[in-house]
Amino acid sequence: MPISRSLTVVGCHAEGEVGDVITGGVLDVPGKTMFDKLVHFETKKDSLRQLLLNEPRGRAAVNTNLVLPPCDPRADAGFLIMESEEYAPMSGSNTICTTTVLLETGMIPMKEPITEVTLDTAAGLVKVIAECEAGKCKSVEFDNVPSFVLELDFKVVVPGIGEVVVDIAYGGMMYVLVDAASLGLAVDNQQSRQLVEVGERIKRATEAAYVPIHPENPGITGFSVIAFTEPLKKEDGCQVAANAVVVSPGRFDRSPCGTGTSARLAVLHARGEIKEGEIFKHRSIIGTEFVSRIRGLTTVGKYPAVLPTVKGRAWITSYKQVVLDSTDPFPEGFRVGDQWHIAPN
Ligand SMILES: O=C(O)[C@H]1NCC[C@@H]1O
Repeated sequence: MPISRSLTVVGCHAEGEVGDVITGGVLDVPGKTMFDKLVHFETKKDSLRQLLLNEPRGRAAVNTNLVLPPCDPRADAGFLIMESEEYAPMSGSNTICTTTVLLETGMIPMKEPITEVTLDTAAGLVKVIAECEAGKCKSVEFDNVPSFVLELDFKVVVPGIGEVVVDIAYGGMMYVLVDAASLGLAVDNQQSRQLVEVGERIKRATEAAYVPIHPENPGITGFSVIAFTEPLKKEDGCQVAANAVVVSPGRFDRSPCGTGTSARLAVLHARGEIKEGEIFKHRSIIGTEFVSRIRGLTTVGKYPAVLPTVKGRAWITSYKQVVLDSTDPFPEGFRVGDQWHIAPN
């Protein structure tokens, strides 16, 4: 078979969300920062993301992480996050998957009971604490980047729906957050189709009305995710809520979503609904959970910001050698509307 590409990929999921990890077969690229490397892949080597995430090798609910040498000398490794529609600057489930794979394959030596790792991401340095036992990375807790609110109670007119009130916040990705009940919906698998359809429409209408720009990196802009939220409840002394994050081009995050959790913490803190240090258990559409808290406060440009810490678990699911036969008619894969939400032109 005339193979033109061969990639070593470790299959992994974090609380249900797939975050495969490329551990071999891709050379480093120039860049002073991981964001520079993100731009390099986005503009010059995006065929790699297409090959792995589009069918037949990928599917809509798959992310893939590329391990690269870090740019910051304080980091143990760098990684880029490939999602269906973008390279995410930062991602919770993908950080948990990448840490788990780095430790369980020995790319970074595992220390028991605690391994401390520093990862270089396109959003900046992320410190991670992994609980490890008998060769298993039992949990990963990461200190996410500063997260902040851009707008509270922003009104947007959505065609076919009317006026919708949303919050806009950054948690490592730019989020539109909307209360599910305000649309007559709930975080419920039975309502998946409506949540995805309505979510994509609200996200597109918000995009047309508001351009979010990160004050320290104007390259971080635009929306690719919308979070349907539910009100906080108290459970065993902790704040608890469910959420459903619709990831472009239109499917749920199967995990509670680490960047979405961080954006929600910024909104809750801005509304005085959660205090620094208070535990917030965030649950996904499939019932899995991230445990989070605000570990400190800061500012980002003109915005007050929180420092979120999020904890979750991941499991390796496979060891794959992904190849491309040079005669394959789909070197960048393909998408079909029955599995991919193909937005109207
Ligand atoms: O946990 C997260 O932050 C990620 N999960 C998929 C979409 C986000 O990048």
